Amino acid sequence: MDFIPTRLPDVILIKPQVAGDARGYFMETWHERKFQDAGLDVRFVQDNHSRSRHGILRGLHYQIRQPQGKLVRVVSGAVFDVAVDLRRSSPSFGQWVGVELSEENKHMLWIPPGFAHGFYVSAEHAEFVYKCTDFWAPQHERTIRWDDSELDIAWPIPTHAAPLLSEKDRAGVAFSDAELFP
Ligand SMILES: Cc1cn([C@H]2C[C@H](O)[C@@H](COP(=O)(O)OP(=O)(O)O[C@H]3O[C@@H](C)C(=O)[C@@H](O)[C@H]3O)O2)c(=O)[nH]c1=O
Repeated sequence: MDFIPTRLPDVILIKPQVAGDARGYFMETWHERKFQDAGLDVRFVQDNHSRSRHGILRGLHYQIRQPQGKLVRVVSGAVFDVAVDLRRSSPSFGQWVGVELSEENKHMLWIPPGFAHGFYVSAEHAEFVYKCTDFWAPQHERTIRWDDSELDIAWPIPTHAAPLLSEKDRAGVAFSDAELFP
């Protein structure tokens, strides 16, 4: 496994070693000791799996209490995955990073607690799988608008094509009005 810091250094791109053979392939997707050796001493308590059609955008989500660190990947299709640093004390506060996660590249992204997370389905569909360091706590869930002008995220969405959102995500708040972390 290669652990590669992104332009937000606490957000880590992980490239697994894929062992291909005549049967197909094998790869490790979580290995506690290898993550610890890379400085990521994390404990996961919940796994999630969602499927979305092309053009769906989920996010930007976070929990203001019980914040979740997330290890995310795509097992079918492709997404543009985005993390936003919501920690006021961080040098990268208010900045975002986006990476392509796909069935083909098999990349994973580590998004620490204190970040908002979202993704846009760029392929015909996406099956999105992730591990979380804390439990879902609906009362603490918050959503920031995906198209917040201050964040200015460069989503790879064709001009004039509005992404498909949940009702909750359509009601997302501006970054400037959002509850943030110290
Ligand atoms: C997040 C979550 C949702 N649910 C339920 C609530 C609802 O009925 C249904 C769909 O919930 P949502 O609309 O919130 O699902 P979704 O929009 O996919 O929410 C997810 O988005 C991505 C970007 C994240 O980062 C995740 O942490 C999570 O917030 O699933 C759970 O049972 N457990 C969970 O952990």
